[in-house]
Amino acid sequence: MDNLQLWQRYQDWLYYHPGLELYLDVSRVRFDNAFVETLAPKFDRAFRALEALEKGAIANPDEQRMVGHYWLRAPELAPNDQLRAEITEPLLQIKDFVRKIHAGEIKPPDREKFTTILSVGIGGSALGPQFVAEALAPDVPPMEIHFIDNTDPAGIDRVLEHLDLATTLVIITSKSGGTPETRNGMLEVRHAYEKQGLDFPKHAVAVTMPGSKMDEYARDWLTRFPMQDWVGGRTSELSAVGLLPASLQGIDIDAMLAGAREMDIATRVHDLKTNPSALLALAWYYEGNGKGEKDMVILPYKDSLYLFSRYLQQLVMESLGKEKDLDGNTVYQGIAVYGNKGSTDQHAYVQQLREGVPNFFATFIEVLEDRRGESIDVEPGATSGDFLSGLLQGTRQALYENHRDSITITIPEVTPRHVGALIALYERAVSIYASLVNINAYHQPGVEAGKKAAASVLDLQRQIVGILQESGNPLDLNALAAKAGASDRVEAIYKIVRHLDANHRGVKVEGDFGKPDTLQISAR
Ligand SMILES: O=P(O)(O)OC[C@H]1O[C@](O)(CO)[C@@H](O)[C@@H]1O
Repeated sequence: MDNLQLWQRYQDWLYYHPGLELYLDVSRVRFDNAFVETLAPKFDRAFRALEALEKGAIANPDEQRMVGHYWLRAPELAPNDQLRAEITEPLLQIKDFVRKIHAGEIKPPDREKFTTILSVGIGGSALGPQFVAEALAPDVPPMEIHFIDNTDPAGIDRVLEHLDLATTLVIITSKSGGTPETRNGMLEVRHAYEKQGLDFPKHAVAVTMPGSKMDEYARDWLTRFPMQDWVGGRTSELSAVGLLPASLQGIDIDAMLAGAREMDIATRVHDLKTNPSALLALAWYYEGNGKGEKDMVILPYKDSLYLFSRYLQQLVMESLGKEKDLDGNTVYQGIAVYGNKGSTDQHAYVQQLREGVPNFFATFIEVLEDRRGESIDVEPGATSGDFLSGLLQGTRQALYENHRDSITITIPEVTPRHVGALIALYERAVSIYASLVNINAYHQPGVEAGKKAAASVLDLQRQIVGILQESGNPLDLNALAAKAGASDRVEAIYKIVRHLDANHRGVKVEGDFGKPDTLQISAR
């Protein structure tokens, strides 16, 4: 196609949301009308499935759960009064709590006010709050936020080092209330408080499902915010998980909810061409041949949106990365997502995108407003923002010319309303795409395998330490494995003792480390 034909295609396929002033351009994805027609029955089925989901169908059959994240911004659509109350009451609780924290009515024992937030959580209990903090926190927020999102001791220390714990409010977020990384983070933070003689429960709040282990554990904390059973971690940004920290940072959560609500209305439309999430799902399906054959590269040309790709990574990959379809067939579905920000990535990996393996499609996120206030000319007639805009257009064109497709989403500015809308746009696109390829987007059975394997390594570690403590003599790896009744797990035992030795944990490993067979292991 020449430039004028492309311009016509742009206009033919342009989606524009007048309220949000949001554009979605799929013109640089090379599907044709015949392809779109072949997918029409699948889209009809997807639209009907989503309607049923919003009415309260068990859309997550494995877990026998309803899927209600769309109700969070339209409680009137929830199927009954109890579910509606599960949305409206926590929202009121959050607003009341935040007002009291900001006013110093709820305060730490020995200080006037809480000034800082420490959020402990992982996956869906961290990525949304991190993305939103980066995108929307005011330059001078009422409270600054920090995150612990791993069980890495050095990472935890690095975060704690910078905090005045006496004025820090700790939010522990875990839907299940049983995620080990979050539990560990909480225990580490609690220990740090105790070391300073501070009363941890008077600094802590929990966001978790009522009745979870965490819910029980946090009984004597400042308060607990409920997470709904029918909201998955990766779609929980607009529940207490995201709204509590956002509101504490002075971000307008009503505007976030309003933006998502507006987008939900647009993405409920049963018409492919006028439903932006359906257009996204169409583009994903076309690019990956309905099998995820191409990766999704997310390139926001705005620094404040750079965590959007990390957020989407979980939303898309945990939802779509599935071995089985809904009929039990082995399908190995998924779409790999990565990205950072433009034009920074132009000086990192765009070389490969332009000329290397053509195994991806790009999504440009464009923000029309460069900055609040005036810009200087960095060259005659050109500002830094003009460069950013030019680089986006240029990269899009250069990729297309080399048969690399792209989608472009344009928003006027990065506001709470637009961030809410972007979240809702992708949540629905994931729902629609999952339906097109007939998978359950709302469970994550694959994550369990790694968790179980980790638990079994820790059991083995306890056993090995016991054997070493009892044995008077050093043992080699095979003897140690035989004593543990785990002769087929020598490699796991080798890694356990090497780690314990490196951390001076009562185990000594001696010998030639390049030849594991020579190693002698003893209790220190
Ligand atoms: O909020 P939780 O229950 O601690 O879970 C954290 C994350 O762990 C997962 O369950 C994966 O293990 C994600 O789906 C979830 O967002």
